[in-house]
Amino acid sequence: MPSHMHPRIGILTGGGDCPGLNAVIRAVTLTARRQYGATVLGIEDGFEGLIEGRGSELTEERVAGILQDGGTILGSSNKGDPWRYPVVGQDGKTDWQDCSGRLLAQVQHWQLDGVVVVGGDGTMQMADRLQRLGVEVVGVPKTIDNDLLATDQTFGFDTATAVVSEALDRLTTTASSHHRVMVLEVMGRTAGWIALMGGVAGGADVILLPEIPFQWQAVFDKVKARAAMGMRYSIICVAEGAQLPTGGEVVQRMDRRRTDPKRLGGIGAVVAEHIEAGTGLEARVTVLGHLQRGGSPTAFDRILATRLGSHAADCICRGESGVLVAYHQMGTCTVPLSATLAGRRNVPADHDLIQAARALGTCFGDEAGSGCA
Ligand SMILES: Nc1ncnc2c1ncn2[C@@H]1O[C@H](COP(=O)(O)OP(=O)(O)O)[C@@H](O)[C@H]1O
Ligand SMILES: O=P(O)(O)OC[C@H]1O[C@](O)(COP(=O)(O)O)[C@@H](O)[C@@H]1O
Ligand SMILES: [Mg+2]
Repeated sequence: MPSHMHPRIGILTGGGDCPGLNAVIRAVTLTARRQYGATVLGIEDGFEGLIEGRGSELTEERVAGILQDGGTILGSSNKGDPWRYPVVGQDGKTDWQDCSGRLLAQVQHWQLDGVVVVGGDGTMQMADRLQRLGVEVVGVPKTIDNDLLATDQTFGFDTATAVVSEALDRLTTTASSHHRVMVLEVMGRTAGWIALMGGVAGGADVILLPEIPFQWQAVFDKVKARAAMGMRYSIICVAEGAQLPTGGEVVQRMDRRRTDPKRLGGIGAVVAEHIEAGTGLEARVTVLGHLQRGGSPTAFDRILATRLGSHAADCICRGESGVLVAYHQMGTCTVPLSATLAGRRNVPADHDLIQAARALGTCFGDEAGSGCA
Protein backbone atom coordinates (compact mmCIF):
# COMPACT_ATOMS: atom_id res chain seq x y z
CA MET A 1 0.00 0.00 0.00
CA PRO A 2 1.35 3.47 -0.82
CA SER A 3 2.98 4.62 2.37
CA HIS A 4 2.41 8.35 2.12
CA MET A 5 -0.02 10.96 0.87
CA HIS A 6 1.84 11.76 -2.33
CA PRO A 7 2.54 8.40 -3.95
CA ARG A 8 5.09 7.82 -6.66
CA ILE A 9 3.71 5.63 -9.39
CA GLY A 10 5.05 4.30 -12.67
CA ILE A 11 3.18 3.52 -15.88
CA LEU A 12 4.27 1.39 -18.84
CA THR A 13 2.66 0.20 -22.07
CA GLY A 14 3.52 -3.30 -23.34
CA GLY A 15 2.71 -5.50 -26.33
CA GLY A 16 1.43 -4.31 -29.71
CA ASP A 17 0.40 -0.68 -29.65
CA CYS A 18 -3.24 0.23 -30.14
CA PRO A 19 -5.39 3.34 -30.40
CA GLY A 20 -6.33 4.59 -26.93
CA LEU A 21 -3.02 3.99 -25.13
CA ASN A 22 -2.32 7.72 -24.96
CA ALA A 23 -5.80 8.32 -23.57
CA VAL A 24 -4.95 5.90 -20.73
CA ILE A 25 -1.59 7.56 -20.06
CA ARG A 26 -3.32 10.94 -19.90
CA ALA A 27 -6.13 9.68 -17.63
CA VAL A 28 -3.73 7.95 -15.22
CA THR A 29 -1.42 10.98 -15.08
CA LEU A 30 -4.11 13.61 -14.58
CA THR A 31 -6.14 11.59 -12.05
CA ALA A 32 -3.08 10.59 -10.01
CA ARG A 33 -1.60 14.08 -9.96
CA ARG A 34 -4.82 16.03 -9.42
CA GLN A 35 -6.65 13.72 -7.03
CA TYR A 36 -3.75 12.25 -5.06
CA GLY A 37 -0.85 14.68 -5.52
CA ALA A 38 1.10 11.81 -7.04
CA THR A 39 4.31 11.88 -9.02
CA VAL A 40 3.90 9.84 -12.21
CA LEU A 41 6.88 8.28 -13.96
CA GLY A 42 6.45 7.26 -17.60
CA ILE A 43 8.50 4.10 -18.26
CA GLU A 44 9.76 3.69 -21.84
CA ASP A 45 9.20 0.70 -24.12
CA GLY A 46 7.31 -1.57 -21.75
CA PHE A 47 9.24 -3.89 -19.46
CA GLU A 48 12.46 -3.15 -21.36
CA GLY A 49 12.45 0.38 -19.93
CA LEU A 50 11.79 -0.91 -16.42
CA ILE A 51 14.74 -3.30 -16.62
CA GLU A 52 17.04 -0.71 -18.18
CA GLY A 53 15.95 2.22 -16.03
CA ARG A 54 14.58 4.37 -18.83
CA GLY A 55 11.79 6.71 -17.74
CA SER A 56 10.90 10.31 -16.96
CA GLU A 57 8.21 12.24 -15.14
CA LEU A 58 4.84 12.75 -16.80
CA THR A 59 3.59 16.28 -16.21
CA GLU A 60 0.27 17.80 -17.22
CA GLU A 61 2.10 19.53 -20.05
CA ARG A 62 3.49 16.24 -21.38
CA VAL A 63 0.07 14.61 -21.58
CA ALA A 64 -1.71 17.67 -23.01
CA GLY A 65 -3.17 17.07 -26.46
CA ILE A 66 -2.44 13.32 -26.62
CA LEU A 67 -6.01 12.07 -26.08
CA GLN A 68 -6.68 11.82 -29.79
CA ASP A 69 -3.26 10.50 -30.84
CA GLY A 70 -2.69 6.88 -31.83
CA GLY A 71 0.27 4.87 -30.58
CA THR A 72 1.88 5.47 -27.19
CA ILE A 73 4.12 8.39 -26.18
CA LEU A 74 5.96 5.94 -23.90
CA GLY A 75 6.83 3.46 -26.63
CA SER A 76 6.04 -0.24 -26.36
CA SER A 77 7.73 -3.58 -26.89
CA ASN A 78 6.66 -7.13 -27.46
CA LYS A 79 10.12 -8.49 -26.83
CA GLY A 80 12.12 -8.48 -23.63
CA ASP A 81 10.37 -10.85 -21.24
CA PRO A 82 12.35 -10.02 -18.01
CA TRP A 83 12.31 -13.67 -17.00
CA ARG A 84 13.91 -14.61 -20.32
CA TYR A 85 15.81 -11.47 -21.24
CA PRO A 86 18.28 -11.33 -24.14
CA VAL A 87 21.77 -10.46 -22.90
CA VAL A 88 24.62 -10.14 -25.41
CA GLY A 89 27.81 -11.71 -24.02
CA GLN A 90 31.42 -10.66 -24.69
CA ASP A 91 31.60 -13.24 -27.47
CA GLY A 92 28.75 -11.40 -29.22
CA LYS A 93 26.34 -14.25 -28.67
CA THR A 94 22.88 -13.68 -27.18
CA ASP A 95 22.07 -15.54 -24.00
CA TRP A 96 18.64 -15.64 -22.34
CA GLN A 97 18.75 -14.75 -18.64
CA ASP A 98 16.33 -14.23 -15.76
CA CYS A 99 16.66 -10.48 -15.17
CA SER A 100 13.61 -10.11 -12.92
CA GLY A 101 15.88 -9.00 -10.04
CA ARG A 102 16.69 -5.88 -12.05
CA LEU A 103 12.97 -5.01 -12.14
CA LEU A 104 12.80 -4.95 -8.37
CA ALA A 105 16.03 -2.99 -8.08
CA GLN A 106 14.73 -0.37 -10.52
CA VAL A 107 11.37 -0.05 -8.75
CA GLN A 108 13.29 0.56 -5.51
CA HIS A 109 15.71 2.97 -7.19
CA TRP A 110 12.84 5.05 -8.52
CA GLN A 111 11.07 4.69 -5.13
CA LEU A 112 7.86 3.62 -6.83
CA ASP A 113 4.87 2.75 -4.65
CA GLY A 114 3.20 0.96 -7.53
CA VAL A 115 3.15 0.44 -11.30
CA VAL A 116 0.25 0.64 -13.76
CA VAL A 117 0.86 -1.92 -16.51
CA VAL A 118 -1.12 -1.38 -19.71
CA GLY A 119 -1.07 -4.38 -22.01
CA GLY A 120 -2.59 -7.48 -23.50
CA ASP A 121 -2.54 -11.14 -22.52
CA GLY A 122 1.25 -11.44 -22.84
CA THR A 123 1.98 -8.29 -20.87
CA MET A 124 -0.45 -9.33 -18.11
CA GLN A 125 1.55 -12.55 -17.62
CA MET A 126 4.49 -10.35 -16.69
CA ALA A 127 2.34 -7.95 -14.66
CA ASP A 128 1.16 -10.87 -12.54
CA ARG A 129 4.73 -12.07 -12.02
CA LEU A 130 5.83 -8.57 -11.05
CA GLN A 131 3.06 -8.42 -8.46
CA ARG A 132 4.19 -11.77 -7.08
CA LEU A 133 7.72 -10.34 -6.69
CA GLY A 134 6.20 -7.89 -4.24
CA VAL A 135 5.58 -4.84 -6.45
CA GLU A 136 2.12 -3.24 -6.30
CA VAL A 137 0.64 -3.61 -9.80
CA VAL A 138 -2.61 -2.55 -11.43
CA GLY A 139 -3.30 -3.85 -14.94
CA VAL A 140 -5.18 -2.03 -17.70
CA PRO A 141 -6.28 -4.27 -20.59
CA LYS A 142 -5.46 -3.16 -24.14
CA THR A 143 -5.38 -4.85 -27.54
CA ILE A 144 -7.01 -4.47 -30.93
CA ASP A 145 -7.55 -8.27 -30.81
CA ASN A 146 -10.15 -8.08 -27.99
CA ASP A 147 -8.88 -11.47 -26.82
CA LEU A 148 -8.38 -10.69 -23.14
CA LEU A 149 -10.20 -12.76 -20.58
CA ALA A 150 -11.83 -10.87 -17.70
CA THR A 151 -12.97 -7.80 -19.64
CA ASP A 152 -15.96 -7.46 -21.94
CA GLN A 153 -14.07 -5.30 -24.44
CA THR A 154 -10.60 -3.82 -24.85
CA PHE A 155 -9.98 -0.32 -26.19
CA GLY A 156 -8.38 -0.32 -29.62
CA PHE A 157 -10.75 -2.99 -30.84
CA ASP A 158 -13.51 -0.55 -31.82
CA THR A 159 -11.03 1.50 -33.86
CA ALA A 160 -9.65 -1.61 -35.58
CA THR A 161 -13.19 -2.75 -36.39
CA ALA A 162 -13.97 0.63 -37.91
CA VAL A 163 -10.84 0.44 -40.09
CA VAL A 164 -11.85 -3.03 -41.32
CA SER A 165 -15.37 -1.85 -42.03
CA GLU A 166 -14.15 1.10 -44.05
CA ALA A 167 -11.67 -1.09 -45.96
CA LEU A 168 -14.49 -3.48 -46.89
CA ASP A 169 -16.63 -0.56 -48.10
CA ARG A 170 -13.80 0.52 -50.36
CA LEU A 171 -13.13 -3.01 -51.62
CA THR A 172 -16.81 -3.46 -52.41
CA THR A 173 -16.94 -0.64 -54.96
CA THR A 174 -13.88 -1.86 -56.84
CA ALA A 175 -15.03 -5.50 -56.58
CA SER A 176 -18.40 -4.68 -58.12
CA SER A 177 -16.81 -2.63 -60.93
CA HIS A 178 -14.47 -5.46 -61.94
CA HIS A 179 -16.71 -8.41 -61.01
CA ARG A 180 -14.05 -9.80 -58.73
CA VAL A 181 -13.79 -11.65 -55.47
CA MET A 182 -11.99 -9.47 -52.96
CA VAL A 183 -10.29 -11.10 -49.98
CA LEU A 184 -9.37 -8.97 -46.96
CA GLU A 185 -7.00 -10.47 -44.39
CA VAL A 186 -7.33 -8.93 -40.94
CA MET A 187 -5.45 -9.25 -37.64
CA GLY A 188 -6.53 -10.80 -34.34
CA ARG A 189 -4.04 -13.62 -33.70
CA THR A 190 -6.02 -16.71 -32.67
CA ALA A 191 -9.23 -14.76 -32.01
CA GLY A 192 -11.78 -13.85 -34.67
CA TRP A 193 -13.31 -10.73 -33.08
CA ILE A 194 -11.91 -8.25 -35.60
CA ALA A 195 -12.91 -10.43 -38.57
CA LEU A 196 -16.40 -11.05 -37.19
CA MET A 197 -17.31 -7.52 -36.13
CA GLY A 198 -15.44 -5.78 -38.96
CA GLY A 199 -16.76 -8.30 -41.48
CA VAL A 200 -20.38 -7.87 -40.45
CA ALA A 201 -20.05 -4.07 -40.30
CA GLY A 202 -18.56 -4.08 -43.81
CA GLY A 203 -21.18 -6.47 -45.22
CA ALA A 204 -18.77 -9.32 -46.05
CA ASP A 205 -20.36 -12.27 -47.86
CA VAL A 206 -17.94 -14.78 -46.36
CA ILE A 207 -16.25 -14.48 -42.95
CA LEU A 208 -13.59 -17.00 -41.96
CA LEU A 209 -12.69 -17.20 -38.27
CA PRO A 210 -10.18 -19.24 -36.25
CA GLU A 211 -13.10 -20.46 -34.15
CA ILE A 212 -15.09 -22.01 -37.03
CA PRO A 213 -13.33 -24.64 -39.18
CA PHE A 214 -14.10 -23.99 -42.87
CA GLN A 215 -14.22 -26.06 -46.04
CA TRP A 216 -13.19 -24.76 -49.46
CA GLN A 217 -16.32 -26.10 -51.14
CA ALA A 218 -18.60 -24.04 -48.89
CA VAL A 219 -16.72 -20.88 -49.83
CA PHE A 220 -16.80 -21.74 -53.55
CA ASP A 221 -20.54 -22.50 -53.36
CA LYS A 222 -21.27 -19.13 -51.79
CA VAL A 223 -19.25 -17.17 -54.35
CA LYS A 224 -20.72 -19.10 -57.30
CA ALA A 225 -24.27 -18.78 -55.98
CA ARG A 226 -23.88 -15.00 -55.77
CA ALA A 227 -22.62 -14.91 -59.35
CA ALA A 228 -25.53 -17.09 -60.46
CA MET A 229 -27.96 -14.64 -58.84
CA GLY A 230 -26.41 -11.76 -60.80
CA MET A 231 -24.19 -10.47 -58.00
CA ARG A 232 -20.95 -10.67 -59.90
CA TYR A 233 -18.64 -9.88 -57.00
CA SER A 234 -18.05 -11.24 -53.49
CA ILE A 235 -16.33 -9.92 -50.41
CA ILE A 236 -14.42 -12.24 -48.09
CA CYS A 237 -13.05 -11.22 -44.69
CA VAL A 238 -10.55 -13.73 -43.30
CA ALA A 239 -8.90 -13.66 -39.88
CA GLU A 240 -5.11 -14.11 -39.95
CA GLY A 241 -5.52 -17.00 -37.49
CA ALA A 242 -8.19 -18.94 -39.42
CA GLN A 243 -7.35 -22.63 -39.68
CA LEU A 244 -6.82 -24.12 -43.15
CA PRO A 245 -9.08 -27.10 -44.01
CA THR A 246 -5.92 -29.23 -44.03
CA GLY A 247 -5.16 -28.00 -40.50
CA GLY A 248 -3.00 -25.25 -39.02
CA GLU A 249 -2.70 -21.51 -39.55
CA VAL A 250 -0.64 -19.79 -42.23
CA VAL A 251 2.59 -18.56 -40.64
CA GLN A 252 4.51 -15.75 -42.29
CA ARG A 253 7.69 -16.21 -40.27
CA MET A 254 9.08 -17.22 -36.89
CA ASP A 255 10.67 -14.60 -34.63
CA ARG A 256 12.70 -16.40 -31.97
CA ARG A 257 13.13 -13.21 -29.91
CA ARG A 258 9.43 -13.37 -29.03
CA THR A 259 7.79 -15.47 -26.31
CA ASP A 260 5.21 -16.35 -28.96
CA PRO A 261 7.51 -16.68 -32.02
CA LYS A 262 4.76 -17.33 -34.58
CA ARG A 263 4.04 -14.30 -36.81
CA LEU A 264 0.76 -15.07 -38.53
CA GLY A 265 0.06 -13.88 -42.06
CA GLY A 266 -0.58 -15.06 -45.59
CA ILE A 267 -3.92 -16.82 -45.37
CA GLY A 268 -5.58 -14.14 -47.54
CA ALA A 269 -3.38 -15.04 -50.49
CA VAL A 270 -4.09 -18.75 -49.97
CA VAL A 271 -7.85 -18.08 -49.94
CA ALA A 272 -7.64 -15.96 -53.12
CA GLU A 273 -5.61 -18.64 -54.95
CA HIS A 274 -8.06 -21.38 -53.99
CA ILE A 275 -11.05 -19.30 -55.07
CA GLU A 276 -9.57 -18.65 -58.51
CA ALA A 277 -8.79 -22.35 -58.91
CA GLY A 278 -12.09 -23.55 -57.46
CA THR A 279 -14.50 -21.12 -59.13
CA GLY A 280 -12.75 -19.71 -62.19
CA LEU A 281 -13.53 -16.22 -60.90
CA GLU A 282 -10.89 -13.54 -60.59
CA ALA A 283 -9.75 -12.87 -57.02
CA ARG A 284 -7.54 -10.26 -55.35
CA VAL A 285 -6.16 -10.06 -51.84
CA THR A 286 -5.57 -7.10 -49.51
CA VAL A 287 -3.71 -7.49 -46.24
CA LEU A 288 -4.83 -4.68 -43.95
CA GLY A 289 -1.94 -5.19 -41.52
CA HIS A 290 -0.86 -2.44 -39.18
CA LEU A 291 -3.34 0.07 -40.58
CA GLN A 292 -5.67 -1.60 -38.06
CA ARG A 293 -3.43 -0.60 -35.17
CA GLY A 294 -2.44 2.93 -36.14
CA GLY A 295 -4.12 6.30 -36.09
CA SER A 296 -6.58 8.13 -33.94
CA PRO A 297 -8.93 6.18 -31.61
CA THR A 298 -12.68 6.27 -32.09
CA ALA A 299 -14.75 8.20 -29.55
CA PHE A 300 -15.72 4.87 -27.93
CA ASP A 301 -12.08 3.86 -27.46
CA ARG A 302 -11.10 7.28 -26.10
CA ILE A 303 -13.90 7.06 -23.55
CA LEU A 304 -13.19 3.45 -22.54
CA ALA A 305 -9.46 4.18 -22.20
CA THR A 306 -10.18 7.30 -20.12
CA ARG A 307 -12.52 5.43 -17.77
CA LEU A 308 -10.09 2.54 -17.28
CA GLY A 309 -7.08 4.82 -16.84
CA SER A 310 -8.77 6.99 -14.25
CA HIS A 311 -10.00 3.92 -12.35
CA ALA A 312 -6.50 2.42 -12.46
CA ALA A 313 -5.04 5.60 -10.97
CA ASP A 314 -7.61 5.45 -8.15
CA CYS A 315 -6.62 1.84 -7.42
CA ILE A 316 -2.86 2.29 -7.42
CA CYS A 317 -2.99 5.52 -5.39
CA ARG A 318 -5.35 4.04 -2.82
CA GLY A 319 -3.31 0.86 -2.47
CA GLU A 320 -5.62 -1.60 -4.23
CA SER A 321 -3.23 -3.75 -6.27
CA GLY A 322 -3.00 -7.17 -7.86
CA VAL A 323 -6.04 -6.23 -9.91
CA LEU A 324 -7.00 -5.61 -13.51
CA VAL A 325 -9.33 -2.71 -14.20
CA ALA A 326 -11.97 -4.26 -16.43
CA TYR A 327 -14.97 -3.20 -18.50
CA HIS A 328 -18.03 -5.16 -17.48
CA GLN A 329 -21.73 -4.55 -18.18
CA MET A 330 -21.00 -1.04 -19.52
CA GLY A 331 -19.07 0.03 -16.43
CA THR A 332 -15.58 -0.34 -14.95
CA CYS A 333 -14.71 -2.74 -12.15
CA THR A 334 -11.69 -4.60 -10.82
CA VAL A 335 -10.94 -8.31 -11.13
CA PRO A 336 -7.92 -10.24 -9.84
CA LEU A 337 -4.94 -9.90 -12.18
CA SER A 338 -4.73 -13.68 -12.22
CA ALA A 339 -8.12 -13.79 -14.00
CA THR A 340 -6.34 -12.74 -17.20
CA LEU A 341 -3.98 -15.71 -17.19
CA ALA A 342 -6.25 -18.61 -17.95
CA GLY A 343 -5.97 -18.23 -21.74
CA ARG A 344 -7.32 -16.05 -24.51
CA ARG A 345 -10.92 -14.98 -25.03
CA ASN A 346 -12.26 -16.37 -28.28
CA VAL A 347 -15.49 -15.86 -30.20
CA PRO A 348 -18.10 -18.39 -29.02
CA ALA A 349 -19.39 -20.35 -32.03
CA ASP A 350 -22.96 -19.53 -30.96
CA HIS A 351 -22.33 -15.79 -30.59
CA ASP A 352 -25.53 -13.92 -31.40
CA LEU A 353 -23.82 -11.91 -34.14
CA ILE A 354 -22.79 -15.14 -35.88
CA GLN A 355 -26.38 -16.32 -35.68
CA ALA A 356 -27.68 -13.00 -37.01
CA ALA A 357 -25.15 -12.96 -39.84
CA ARG A 358 -26.02 -16.54 -40.80
CA ALA A 359 -29.71 -15.57 -40.84
CA LEU A 360 -28.83 -12.82 -43.33
CA GLY A 361 -26.96 -15.30 -45.55
CA THR A 362 -23.37 -14.67 -44.50
CA CYS A 363 -21.23 -17.76 -45.05
CA PHE A 364 -18.77 -18.89 -42.36
CA GLY A 365 -17.39 -21.64 -44.59
CA ASP A 366 -18.80 -24.51 -42.57
CA GLU A 367 -21.97 -25.16 -44.48
CA ALA A 368 -20.86 -27.00 -47.66
CA GLY A 369 -23.81 -28.42 -49.52
CA SER A 370 -26.25 -27.25 -46.89
CA GLY A 371 -27.51 -23.97 -48.22
CA CYS A 372 -24.56 -21.71 -47.42
CA ALA A 373 -25.20 -20.09 -50.78
N1 LIG B 1 3.17 -16.42 -21.77
C1 LIG B 1 3.99 -15.40 -21.48
N2 LIG B 1 4.70 -15.38 -20.34
C2 LIG B 1 5.52 -14.35 -20.04
N3 LIG B 1 5.70 -13.28 -20.86
C3 LIG B 1 5.03 -13.26 -22.01
C4 LIG B 1 4.12 -14.31 -22.37
N4 LIG B 1 3.59 -14.00 -23.57
C5 LIG B 1 4.13 -12.82 -23.93
N5 LIG B 1 4.98 -12.38 -22.99
C6 LIG B 1 5.74 -11.14 -23.05
O1 LIG B 1 4.78 -10.09 -23.04
C7 LIG B 1 5.17 -9.04 -23.92
C8 LIG B 1 4.04 -8.66 -24.80
O2 LIG B 1 3.40 -9.80 -25.30
P1 LIG B 1 2.51 -9.78 -26.59
O3 LIG B 1 1.77 -11.07 -26.60
O4 LIG B 1 3.35 -9.46 -27.78
O5 LIG B 1 1.58 -8.52 -26.39
P2 LIG B 1 0.25 -8.30 -25.56
O6 LIG B 1 0.62 -7.91 -24.19
O7 LIG B 1 -0.39 -7.21 -26.31
O8 LIG B 1 -0.52 -9.58 -25.64
C9 LIG B 1 6.42 -9.55 -24.61
O9 LIG B 1 7.52 -8.87 -24.01
C10 LIG B 1 6.53 -11.01 -24.31
O10 LIG B 1 7.88 -11.40 -24.10
O1 LIG C 1 3.39 -6.32 -35.49
P1 LIG C 1 3.69 -7.64 -34.85
O2 LIG C 1 4.62 -7.49 -33.71
O3 LIG C 1 4.13 -8.67 -35.82
O4 LIG C 1 2.36 -8.17 -34.21
C1 LIG C 1 1.24 -8.50 -34.95
C2 LIG C 1 0.19 -8.96 -33.99
O5 LIG C 1 -0.11 -7.93 -33.06
C3 LIG C 1 -1.50 -7.64 -33.07
O6 LIG C 1 -1.70 -6.58 -33.98
C4 LIG C 1 -1.96 -7.20 -31.72
O7 LIG C 1 -1.70 -8.20 -30.74
P2 LIG C 1 -1.35 -7.84 -29.24
O8 LIG C 1 -2.34 -6.83 -28.81
O9 LIG C 1 -1.45 -9.15 -28.51
O10 LIG C 1 0.03 -7.29 -29.23
C5 LIG C 1 -2.11 -8.94 -33.61
O11 LIG C 1 -3.40 -8.76 -34.15
C6 LIG C 1 -1.10 -9.36 -34.64
O12 LIG C 1 -1.10 -10.73 -34.90
MG1 LIG D 1 -2.06 -10.39 -27.08
